[in-house]
This record gives sequence, C-alpha cells and structure tokens, in this order.
Amino acid sequence: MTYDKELAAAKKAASLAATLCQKVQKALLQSDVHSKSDKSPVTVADYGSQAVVSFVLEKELPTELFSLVAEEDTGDLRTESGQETLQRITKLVNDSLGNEEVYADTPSLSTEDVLRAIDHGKSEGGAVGRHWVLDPIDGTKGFVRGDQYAIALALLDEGKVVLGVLACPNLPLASINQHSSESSHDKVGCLFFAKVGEGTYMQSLDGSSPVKVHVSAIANPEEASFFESFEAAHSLHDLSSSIAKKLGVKAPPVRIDSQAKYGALSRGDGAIYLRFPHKGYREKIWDHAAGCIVVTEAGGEVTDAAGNPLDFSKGKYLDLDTGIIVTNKKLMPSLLKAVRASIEEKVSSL
Ligand SMILES: Nc1ncnc2c1ncn2[C@@H]1O[C@H](COP(=O)(O)O)[C@@H](OP(=O)(O)O)[C@H]1O
Ligand SMILES: [Mg+2]
Ligand SMILES: [Mg+2]
Ligand SMILES: [Mg+2]
Repeated sequence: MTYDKELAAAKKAASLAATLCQKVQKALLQSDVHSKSDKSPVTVADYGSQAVVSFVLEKELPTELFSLVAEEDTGDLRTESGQETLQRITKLVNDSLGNEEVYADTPSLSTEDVLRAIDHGKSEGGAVGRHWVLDPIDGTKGFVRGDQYAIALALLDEGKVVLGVLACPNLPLASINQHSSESSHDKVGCLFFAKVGEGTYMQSLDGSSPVKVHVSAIANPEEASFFESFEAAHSLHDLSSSIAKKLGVKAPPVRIDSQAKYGALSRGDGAIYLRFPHKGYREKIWDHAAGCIVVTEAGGEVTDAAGNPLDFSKGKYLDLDTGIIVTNKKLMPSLLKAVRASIEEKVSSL
C-alpha cells in the first residue's frame, strides 16, 4: 500500500526518539538547556531526537531521495563551547541506537556523523517531490518543565501532508477531558499516526495494538472544551477566551504544550484548539504538519482564521491569516463566525 514502508519507518524513528527524550527529561540538568539565537530553549534531547530520526529514516528507506525539513541546526554545536554538548548528544544517540537490535551491529556514530545527521534537516521543503518534516521536540518549554511535549514527524508529497506521526511520551492513554478521573492518567505515552485517506490510529508508545480514533462529535458548543498553549507568549489567551465566550463554551480552557493538543483532540478529549500568536510571529510547518493530518484523518478540520486550509507547500513557513483553528465539522461554521467577530472587536478596540 502507498506510504506503508514510510509510515513504518516514521513510527520506528519517532518511538526511538521518544525513548531518548524520556531518558533526558528524567535526568534533566539545568546545563542541558541552552538558548538559541532567537532566545528559545533547546536541549541535548532536541538535537539527539533530530539525529536519531534522521539516522533511522535514512537507514530504513535507503532507496528514496532523502529530504528533511527540521527545526534544529548544528551552528551552536560546531563552536568551541558546543563541544561538550556535542559529546553528550553523541553518547545519547549511540545509547538509543545500540538498544535497538537491528542497529546493534551498526558501528557507533562519531560526533561528525551526528552533526551530519542533524544537518540533513536543512531542506527548504516546497511543492515539488517528497520532504520529511520534523519537530524533534515540540513544546521544549513543556519538556523542560516536566510537562507535555511531542516528537512530530510528517511526510509531504507534492506539497501535501500524506502521513504524520506524533509521539507524546507524557500524554495519558486515557482521555484528559474534564470528566476523566485523575487515576486514569496513570498510564502515559501515546503514539498517534495517520495516513492520507486511511484514518488516524493511536497506540501506546510501548507497543499496544493500534485503535482507530475519532474527533469529538459534539455539536453544541456549551458541551465543548478547548485547548490552547500553556505559554501565553505563544498564543493570545484573552482572544481565545473571548471567542469561547461568544460561542457559548462553558468549560475553562485546557492549557497544554505541544502538538499533544492535536493528538488529544483527534481522540475527542476536547473539541476545539485555538492558536493566535502575537503579531509578527510566523508559524513553521514542523509545528503543525503531523498534528494537522492526525486531526483531519480523525474527521476534524484545521484552518486559519479566514477558514482556509493550511498550505504546507510554501517552504518552512505557513502563510496564514491570523491564527490556527481546529475543531470538528459540526462546530467549525459557528466557531469561524465567533473567531471573526472577536477579531473585529479586538481591532476596533485598538
Ligand atoms: N512567540 C511565539 N508565538 C507562537 N508560537 C511560538 C512562539 N515562540 C515559539 N513558538 C512555537 O510554539 C511551539 C510550541 O507550541 P505550544 O505553545 O503549542 O507548546 C514552539 O515549538 P518548539 O517547542 O518546538 O520550539 C515554537 O515553534
Ligand atoms: Mg524550538
Ligand atoms: Mg515546535
Ligand atoms: Mg521543537
């Protein structure tokens, strides 16, 4: 079947990267958190995860042209002060690959091999051919806090997302909606995956059999709950609360980091995800590609504030009208109306 071997490789790569990230999150030292030139945090796990995914995809799919658009680059790791970090990343990567039987005979990667694997992520993407899209840790701030994060991997074919995998190591296997009990949150670690036209599935990261998931069927906004970023710097919380109020949503927002929001929404834990970055911020494709197909294949819709589907064919960035809106097909028309009204109010009050 189409993209079968690509999906198998993507699941394997994301699961292995998730194991590496879990290990680092457990032992997280302050020295593992560095600041990139744009002041956002990056950890040894972000780099390690990118190297592992890049290595596994190339190994598993040797006959295909390999193009990867990924978040991290090796600039800081090639400096004098980056050498110790690079050594640690190399050890982490070798430890995780060494634990896999199939790679046990592969010689250890050198620091140069690791740099090369990370640098594979330099592709610009676009509308022609196939490109993998990777966020090695989405929600680094959540990761550092000990909260939610995701390894998000998608494949673009001629500008369209054709498969997506979301590994969410800290997401409970049971629903996180407001009615579920705390005790059902004990077992964590979800792997969501979707292929175009074939639906979305979830399994546990430790390998249970996959179950098909669907977005919430709620049509009455009063019964709906909504997700947004934990970080107020990433999304205007006051704008989403005005939209929710206008729509008649009663429940308070559920604030969690990363594309775990898309995963949770794809299985109906909540019905709406609203994201309104501050003025001037440009969304990157790796922050949405995997989440987008996971939700759409589960029956949901993902649009910008004008109701247009997201266009992943323009390179690294998404050119958007204002924000990102995710919900089921029944709620979308009234949600878009509330979004427009709230944005107009906001503009006229300035
Ligand atoms: N000012 C800003 N506005 C919107 N998004 C931002 C932002 N600064 C960073 N981000 C993005 O928000 C992502 C996390 O989303 P969320 O808030 O849903 O957890 C980050 O991914 P990384 O953690 O991979 O860098 C980053 O790409
Ligand atoms: Mg980042
Ligand atoms: Mg991200
Ligand atoms: Mg990231």
